[in-house]
Amino acid sequence: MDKEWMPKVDLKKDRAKIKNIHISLMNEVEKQNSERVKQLMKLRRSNRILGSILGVTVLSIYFYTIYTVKQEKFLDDFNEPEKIIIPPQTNGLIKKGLKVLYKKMLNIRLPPLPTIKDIIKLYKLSALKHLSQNFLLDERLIDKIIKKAGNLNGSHVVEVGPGPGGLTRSIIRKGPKKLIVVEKDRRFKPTLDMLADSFNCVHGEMDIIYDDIRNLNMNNIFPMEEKKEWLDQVPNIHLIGNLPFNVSTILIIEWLKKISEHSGAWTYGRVKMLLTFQKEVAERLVAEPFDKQRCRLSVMAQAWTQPFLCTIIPGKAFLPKPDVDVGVVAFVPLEQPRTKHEFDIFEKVTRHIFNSRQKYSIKCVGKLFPEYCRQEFSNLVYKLSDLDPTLKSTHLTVEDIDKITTAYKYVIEKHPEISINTLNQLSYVLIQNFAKPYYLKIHILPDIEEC
Ligand SMILES: C[S@@+](CC[C@H](N)C(=O)[O-])C[C@H]1O[C@@H](n2cnc3c(N)ncnc32)[C@H](O)[C@@H]1O
Repeated sequence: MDKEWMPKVDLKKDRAKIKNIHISLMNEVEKQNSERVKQLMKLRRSNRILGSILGVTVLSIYFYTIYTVKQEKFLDDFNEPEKIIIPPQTNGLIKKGLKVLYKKMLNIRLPPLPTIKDIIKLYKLSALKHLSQNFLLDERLIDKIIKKAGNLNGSHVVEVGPGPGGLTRSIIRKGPKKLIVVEKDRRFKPTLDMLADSFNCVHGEMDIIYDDIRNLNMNNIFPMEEKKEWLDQVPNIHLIGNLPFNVSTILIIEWLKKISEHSGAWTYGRVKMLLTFQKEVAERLVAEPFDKQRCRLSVMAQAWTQPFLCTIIPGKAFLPKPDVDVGVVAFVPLEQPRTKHEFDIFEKVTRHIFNSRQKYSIKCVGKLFPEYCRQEFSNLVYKLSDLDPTLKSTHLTVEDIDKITTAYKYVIEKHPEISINTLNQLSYVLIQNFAKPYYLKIHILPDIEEC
C-alpha cells in the first residue's frame, strides 16, 4: 500500500513525470532536513564537550582532595580508636570491663566552655611582655601539638605556664589522671578555676600552683606508684609547656642537669618532656655535628636526652604574634647518657669549646687553662683524647667532648694549681703570698657566644 501511495521516485527516469514545483519542494525539504541534521550534530558535539568538561572537573576535584589536601592530614587529626578484639567466649563481666576501657581510651568530653578568644576578651587578659605571654587560640593546632606528647590517658602531667588554658584543655581531653599547672600570673585564676571544675566533673584532678616554675620542687609531686627504674620503660608522667621564651633556655639547662642527677621529676624515671622554644633554639637543640646551628645546647641536650623536633608553629598562630616562629621539641631521657661525667664539668668544657665556633676547638679548650700554660695543656688534652686539633667546635660529637672532659679532668688532677675557674663566673683566687690566706674576688667577663 505504501508503494501505491508513495511510490519511489527516480529523478532521472521519472523526470518528465514530476513537475518543477514538486522538484523545488523536494529540494526545499531536503535542504531543511540537512539543516536539521547539521544542528543535531552540533548539539551532540557540544553535549560531548560539556560532558568531558564535567568529567574533568569531577576528576580534578577528586585528585585535588586526595593529593593536594592530603587525606592522611585529615586522618592525622583524629585519634583512631584502638581496636578491641573481644575473644569469642567472653562473659558479660569482661565485656563490661572492655567497654569501660574503650570509653576511657576515647577523648574526654568537657562541659561546654567559652572559647579562649572569648575568655581573653572577657577577663581583659592583655599579654604581658615581661612574662613572654603569647597565647595559642587554634584548638586544632593545639590538639596537634599535644598529640606529640603521646598517650596521656591515666597519666600525671605538669603543664608550665597554662595562661588562659588553651593547651590545658587539650591535655584534659586526653584523659590524664592528674594535671598540675604552674602559672606565674594570677590573672588567669578565673579561667584556670573553671577548667579545674570542668575536669572535676569528669572525675579528673587538677592542681593549680601560682608560682615561678623554677621554684617548683618535683621530687615528691607524683605518687610513688608511678615511679619506674631508670632502665625500665618510661613512667606515665609528662612535662608539657608552651614555655615563656624568657625562661625556656635556662629551664631546659636546669632540667637537663636534673635528668643527669636523676633528681626532681626524674626521681620517677625517664620522664618525657614536650616543650616549645623559639624556632632557632629548637633547631640548635637537635643540631648534629657539622650542622651550622650546632652549639652548647645541642651537645648538652643530646648528652642526656634524645631531642626530637616535632613541628614548627608559625608566629602568626599566636596572640600577640611574636617576631619568631616556634619549634615544638620532645625530649626522652637516654637510658645510658652519652657522657660519663657530671653535668657541671661537662657543661663547663662544652661551654668553653663553643666559645668560638669558627676557631679550631683546641684554641677554645686552651681557655680552660691559665694563659702561661694554655698551649702546653691544650695540646696534652688533645693528645690524650686522640683527637685532631684542627677540628672545629661544631665538628665534635658528644663522645669527642666526653673524651676532652676526661683528659681535662686528668690534667687538672695532676696540676691542681691551674684549676681556677677562668670564664663566665665570679672566681675566687687564692692569693698565696699573704700571711693569712686571702681570697680575691675577680670578675672575668664572659666572651661566649650564647647559645
Ligand atoms: C607563651 S605563654 C603560653 C600560654 C599558654 N600555655 C598558651 O599556649 O596559650 C607562657 C605562659 O607562661 C607563664 N609564665 C611566664 N614565666 C613563667 C614562670 N617563670 N613560671 C611559670 N609560668 C610562667 C606566662 O604567664 C604565660 O601564661
